[in-house]
Amino acid sequence: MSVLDSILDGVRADVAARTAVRDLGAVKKDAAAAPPPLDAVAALREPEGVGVIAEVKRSSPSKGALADIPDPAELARAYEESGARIVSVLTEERRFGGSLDDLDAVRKAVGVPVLRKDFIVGPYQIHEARAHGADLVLLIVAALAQPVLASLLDRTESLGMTALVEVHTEEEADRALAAGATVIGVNARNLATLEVDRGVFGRIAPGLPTDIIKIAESGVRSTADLHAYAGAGADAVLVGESLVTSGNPGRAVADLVAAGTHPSCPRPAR
Ligand SMILES: O=C(O)c1ccccc1NCC(=O)[C@H](O)[C@H](O)COP(=O)(O)O
Repeated sequence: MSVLDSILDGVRADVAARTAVRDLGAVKKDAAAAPPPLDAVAALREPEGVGVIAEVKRSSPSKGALADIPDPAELARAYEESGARIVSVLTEERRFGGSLDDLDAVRKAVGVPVLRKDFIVGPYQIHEARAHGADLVLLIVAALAQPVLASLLDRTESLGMTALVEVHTEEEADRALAAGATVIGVNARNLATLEVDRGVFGRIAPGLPTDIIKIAESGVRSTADLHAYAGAGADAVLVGESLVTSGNPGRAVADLVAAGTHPSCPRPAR
């Protein structure tokens, strides 16, 4: 069984357990009562260079424990104050040590859009994300059959949120476009093997239509990596591990933001 498959098994069990406590109808009501979502597309289309999406990431299947993060709100505030356009919160519990409590804390702490980063398998988690104040959700093409992907994308947009649709191959990129994705993340990490190949973005992104917002996910360890992704057409980079392990996450975000807005940084083609 691949790493992704085993994560998905755990997620399905956890969603079933939460559904038994609070059913879909109740979560839909919670979502309807939440303050309206923020415009993540506008944040990503800001004219000043390549954006930074900064992630609250405690641990990962590839590296194990990364950082303690006793106060995710404080970390998220540091990200925002340093210029992150979006804060990503991993809410998967078993492998990443995240939670919906983390999402709640971050939502209360920042004014920028918030991404619920999880392994979405059905509509319950989308309404749940909205109920907890998320403005974006991640939809992983490799985890979803095509009709399910299209229907979850539709549901996300019908709730006023933005879907970040994640791909790792050209075939998945074609599926994302066919489903109607407008924001596509190319993940350098192969979720079946955990191998990171930063070259994947440069092989896929140039083939995407110019009006698609292109996010380079994973493997950003330095401003040079951000520049390389920018040169291949990234509108934004999504960064987790190198921030939370840096010793000064706010400074690490500020350095990336400065690199992404520096005149020498290649500009996304629009
Ligand atoms: O991070 C992992 O090991 C991982 C393993 C299996 C599925 C997903 C995984 N990560 C989720 C992500 O997409 C990253 O957290 C995100 O892109 C940031 O990557 P990084 O900057 O390399 O931490």
